[in-house]
Amino acid sequence: MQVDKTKKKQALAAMKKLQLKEKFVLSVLKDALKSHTWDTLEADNFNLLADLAFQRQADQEKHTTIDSQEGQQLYEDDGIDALYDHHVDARFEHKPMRSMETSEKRSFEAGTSSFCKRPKQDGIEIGSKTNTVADVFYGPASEPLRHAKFDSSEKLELDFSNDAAPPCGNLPSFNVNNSRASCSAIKYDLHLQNRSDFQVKSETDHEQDHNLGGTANTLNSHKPDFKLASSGRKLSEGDKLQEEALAGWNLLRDKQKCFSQHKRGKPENLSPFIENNSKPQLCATSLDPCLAKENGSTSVEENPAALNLIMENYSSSSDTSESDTAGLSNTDKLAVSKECSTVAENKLRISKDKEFSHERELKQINLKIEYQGERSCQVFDRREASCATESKNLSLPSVDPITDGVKGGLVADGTAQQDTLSICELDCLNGVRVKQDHLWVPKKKGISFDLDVESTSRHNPLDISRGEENIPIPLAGDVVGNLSPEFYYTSKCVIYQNAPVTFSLAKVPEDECCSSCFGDCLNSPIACACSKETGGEYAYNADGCLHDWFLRKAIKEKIRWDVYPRDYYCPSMSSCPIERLKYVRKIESCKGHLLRKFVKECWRKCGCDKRCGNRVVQRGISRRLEVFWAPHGKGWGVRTLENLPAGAFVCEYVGEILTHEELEGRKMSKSGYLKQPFPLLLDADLCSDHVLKNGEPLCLDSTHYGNIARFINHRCYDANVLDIPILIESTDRHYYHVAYFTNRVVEVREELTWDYEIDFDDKHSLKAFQCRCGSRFCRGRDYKLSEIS
Ligand SMILES: C[S@@+](CC[C@H](N)C(=O)[O-])C[C@H]1O[C@@H](n2cnc3c(N)ncnc32)[C@H](O)[C@@H]1O
Repeated sequence: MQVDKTKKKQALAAMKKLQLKEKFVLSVLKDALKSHTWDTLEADNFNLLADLAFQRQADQEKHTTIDSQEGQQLYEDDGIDALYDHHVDARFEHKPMRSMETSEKRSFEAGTSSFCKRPKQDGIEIGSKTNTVADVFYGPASEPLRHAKFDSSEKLELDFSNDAAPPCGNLPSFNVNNSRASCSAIKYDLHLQNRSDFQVKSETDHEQDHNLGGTANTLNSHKPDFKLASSGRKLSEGDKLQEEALAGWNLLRDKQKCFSQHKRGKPENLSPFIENNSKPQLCATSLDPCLAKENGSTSVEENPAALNLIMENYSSSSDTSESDTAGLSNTDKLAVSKECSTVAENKLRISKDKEFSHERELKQINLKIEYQGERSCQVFDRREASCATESKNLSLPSVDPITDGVKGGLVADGTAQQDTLSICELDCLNGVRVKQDHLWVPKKKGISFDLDVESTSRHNPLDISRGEENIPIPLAGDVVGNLSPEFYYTSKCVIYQNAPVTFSLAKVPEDECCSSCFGDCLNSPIACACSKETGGEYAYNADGCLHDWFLRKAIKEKIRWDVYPRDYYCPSMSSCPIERLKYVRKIESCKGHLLRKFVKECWRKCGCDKRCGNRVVQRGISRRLEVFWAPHGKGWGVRTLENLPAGAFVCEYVGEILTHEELEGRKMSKSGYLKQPFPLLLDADLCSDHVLKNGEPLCLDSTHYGNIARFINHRCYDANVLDIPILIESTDRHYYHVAYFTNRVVEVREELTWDYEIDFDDKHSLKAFQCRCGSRFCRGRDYKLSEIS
C-alpha cells in the first residue's frame, strides 16, 4: 500500500517520541500495512502501530536473548514464572543485608538505570499484554533491592552537610534554634579496649584520644562512614543467587527501552498512602515487651553516639558510675551500656540479656533508672517494673484492654494512682506520672535533645503519639529538631466536616459478621462469615501477619497494576475524581484504578474476643517504630526498631476524612498545599460495580491530623510496605481503613517506604517532589547523585 508521505512523517514523529528508531518503525509499518488499514494504524495517536512496534521489539529481544545462555531461562515462560516466584519468595526470607557498593550503587550513582513503567501518553499504551518483559522486570527487579537498605546513615558515601540543616525543609515551623551545630558539642569518641572502665572523651580531647584505640564514631560528623559492616564479606549462597537474579535482571533491563519521561502516562493516583485508623487497643505483645519478640537491640557499633551519651552521663555522675557499676566486669558494663544505649536511642527498651544474673539484672535496671532519672525520660517495661518492684517497691499497673488504658499505675514512691493513665505516660515516665502540659522537658542539656523544646515544641520526642498508640512512637534520638507544630497526632481518622461516614450496628448485615463466634475465630474449625471477603479463608495468620497467599496475591495485583494500569476499568472515565484533581483545564479520561482485595476484620457485632486473630488493624500498632530524619533530603521518615516478617502489620494511614469537594477546596485554598503530605483517595473500590455515595471517593489528608503513616516516605516500585484496604466497622466501601503491611522481611532500623504511585513525569499532576528514594527503578530521578546531598 502506498503511504501518504505526510502520514508517514506523522507516524515516524509519533514513534520517535517513543524512542523508536526510524528504520525500525518503517519496517514495522511496512508489515503492518499488509494486514491493517492506515486508519486503524493511525487511530488514537498511532496506538496500534506503537503496540506492533513494541511487540516486534520484544520478539526480537526475546530471540536475541534466547541465544544468550545467560538470559535464556528468563524469557521462557516458566523461566519468567520461576523468576517471579523467586522474587516473591525472596520477600519471605530473611537474609542479611547486602552492601550497596555493588552494581546497585553504581547504577544509582550513574543515574542511568532508571527503568520506566510501561509508557503511555495521550492514550497510547505501549507494549502489550503478551510482552512479559515487564513481568520479568518486576520479578527480579525488587529482588536485589530486598537488602538495599537505603535508610539511615549506612549506605552511600555522601556528604550530608546540606542535609545537616535542621529538619525544617518541609516543616513550616521547625525550631531552627536547634541546628546540628549544637550536637557537635557531644561528639565523643568511645574507647573500650583495655580500659578498666569506660571513658568518654570529647572530640576536642585529642591528646588522650591518641592513647586509646577504640572506635570513633561521631554523632554528627559531616561525612559519616556509611559503609556497611557486612561489606567485603564473602558472598553466601543466598547472595550468589541474588547476584544471579540481579545479573539476569540487568540483562533484561538493558534490553528494555526506557522511554522518554514525558511518555509515561500512568494516571496520577493521588492515593499515596494507604493507612488506616485503628482504635488503640492494648495487646499483650505491645504491653509486655518481654513477651514480644526481642530483636530491636542495637549494638554499640550501630549506635555509638547513644552509648557515648550514656557513658558520658556515667562518667560525669559520680554517684552512678562508681557505685552502680561497681562489681560489674567490663563485659557486663558493655552489655549494660548497650542496653542503656538502646534506651537512650529508642527511649523504649527492655533488658534482655540472658547472661545477666538476677542480681546483675537489678544492677542493670538500677543503672537505667539512674540514667533515666537524670533526664526525666524513662522507659517502662513489665520486666523492668517487676524488677523494680524489688528494688523500689513499685508494682505493675494492671491493664484493662477494654478501656485502652492502664489503671492503677504507681508513682515513683509506690503510691497508687487510681485514675487511668495512658500507656504513653507510663512508658515515658516509668510509672511516674509527671505532667508538664504534655511537654517533655530534658533536664540536662547537651544530650540528644538539646533543644528548645521546652518552649516551642508540642511534640514529645519520646512519644509523638501523645499516648494515642499502644506503644510510644519516638522521634529518633539522634535528630536535632522537632515536628511541625501544625501537626497533631491522632490514631484514628477524624471527619473534617461533611464526609458521610457513620457506623452503626444496624448497617452491618447479619451475614457479614459472626455474632455466634466465641474466642478466636482463627481457632474455629469453620471459617466465620467475616472471612467471606477473602474467599472463606482468613487473611491473617496466628502471628497477626498476612498469610503468604494473600500477600502474594496483593503483590501480584499491584505489579500488574504498575505495568498495565489501563487494564483497570474506571466507571467514571472522563469525570474520574482522580483526573479532576490534576491541575488541568481539560480532564483526560481515567486510565483505571486498581480494584483492590479487601480484608474484613471481625468487629463489635461479632461474638469473638477482642483478641481474635481476625482483628489486627483495629488493635493498632504493635511493632516498635520510630520517626527519624531520613537520609537524602527526604525529610522525616519512619523506620522499624525491630525485624519485621513479611506480611507484618505496620500501621494504618490516618488522617482527616474529606469529601472530594473539601479536598478540592483545600487544593485551591493555598498554592502547594498538597505538596506534603499527599492526600490518600479511598478508591480501592472505585472500579467495582458498587455505586459510591455521591459518586466520589472520600479522601484522607494527614497534613494536620494524622498518625505515624504520614511520615512514611515514598520509594518507587520496590518499597517495603504495601497498602491493604480493611473493612472493620462497615462493609460499605465508601469509607474503609487503609493499612500498611510489610511486603517482605524488613530488618531492624530499615526505613519503611511506600510507593505513592506518583507519576513524576505527569506535568498535570500535583507537582510532587524531586524523588530521592534511591531505588534503581526510580521514576523521578532526573538528578545526579551529587545533587542529593
Ligand atoms: C507524606 S510526607 C512524608 C514525610 C515527610 N518526609 C516529612 O518530613 O514530613 C511526603 C513528603 O515527604 C517527602 N518525600 C517523601 N518521599 C520522598 C522521596 N522519595 N524523595 C524526596 N522526598 C520525599 C516529600 O517532601 C513529600 O512531599
